Formats: sequence, C-alpha cells, structure tokens
Amino acid sequence: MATEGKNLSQYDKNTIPNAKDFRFGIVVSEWNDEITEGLFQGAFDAWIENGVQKENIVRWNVPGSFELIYGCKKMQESFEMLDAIVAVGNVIQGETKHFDFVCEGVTQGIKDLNIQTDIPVIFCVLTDNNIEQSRARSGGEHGNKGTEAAIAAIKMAQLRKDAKFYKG
Ligand SMILES: Nc1c(NC[C@H](O)[C@H](O)[C@H](O)CO)[nH]c(=O)[nH]c1=O
Ligand SMILES: CC(=O)[C@@H](O)COP(=O)(O)O
Repeated sequence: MATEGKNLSQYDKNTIPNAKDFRFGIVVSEWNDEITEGLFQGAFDAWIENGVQKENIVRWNVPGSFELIYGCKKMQESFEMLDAIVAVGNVIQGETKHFDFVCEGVTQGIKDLNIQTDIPVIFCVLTDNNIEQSRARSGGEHGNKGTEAAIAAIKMAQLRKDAKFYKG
C-alpha cells in the first residue's frame, strides 16, 4: 500500500514498547527546512507522547540530506548511550539528475550505518516529486513521516535491547 492509502501518523499505542528510559538522537537536514522542521516536530511529539524524557533527546543539524550520513555516524561515536537515531531529510526533484544521486547516496549511506554500527539509524527522508507531496507527508493529509520514524525508533531500540539480553 502506498502512502496514498494510509496515514503516517497513525499507530496502535498498544504495540509500542515502554520508551521512558530510551535515549534518542535525531539529525535534521537544513535543506527544505519548512518540511524537515515539520518532520522533526512529528518525531519529537511522538516520543513525548510515548514517555520519552525531553532530556533524553539529542538533536544535531546538518546542511543537507547527503550530510545525514556523516552526522549520524559522528552522533553514534559521540553518544554511545543512544538507543536509536532518526535521520530527517527532504529531497525534492529539481531540473537535473542530482535528486537521483542525493537520494541514492543517503539511502545507501544510512543502510551502511545500520550494517556497520550497533545503534539503529531510522530513515526519515522524504524523496518527493514536489513540495506538495512533501507537505502532505510532514503533517498534512497523509500524516507525518516523522511520527512514523519516531515509533520505528522506539521499536528498534527495544529490539536492540532484547537482542543484548538474549546474547547475554
Ligand atoms: N537538493 C537537495 C539537497 N541538496 C544538497 C545535498 O544534500 C548536499 O547538502 C550537497 O550536495 C552538499 O554535499 N539536499 C536536500 O536535503 N534536499 C534537496 O532537495
Ligand atoms: C535534489 C537536488 O539537489 C535538487 O533539488 C537540485 O535541483 P536541480 O536538480 O534543479 O539543480
């Protein structure tokens, strides 16, 4: 089902692990900040609604989505106690193929971080044809992908915690 048929902000609170002791990082791209600030707010609000303490949320900004890779990597190195990190960006198609390379680069880079490092990095990057699609997915008619990403971060933090328990 595409986003068209669902609301990104809707989730079943009964399926969300207790998040009161989790610590989260969030790296926010400054490109298209009208959109990325909306995504950040969606994530922040979802964390607070699910019991995360404000002092357990660390935010860094980077210039553009391509820098999310390095920003998340350095945040992992700087804050080893984090339980998950959300990477927030918005890439909008322009006149050239640059969109393709930025989207592919940030996608592969964040994928690599999830393979090569221990702290989960959640992909909260909108890759849209136009600003209208971005607005619809950052608090508009299709909900907020930041909310979806924050919930994913809670679930992955719990999965990581459980894995450590079972590993002993
Ligand atoms: N066009 C968009 C960009 N481009 C900038 C790159 O992300 C990067 O900052 C630059 O190439 C320098 O390395 N970034 C976005 O996040 N969104 C765009 O639409
Ligand atoms: C994703 C981009 O970098 C893009 O918005 C830049 O626009 P253009 O392709 O017109 O240079």
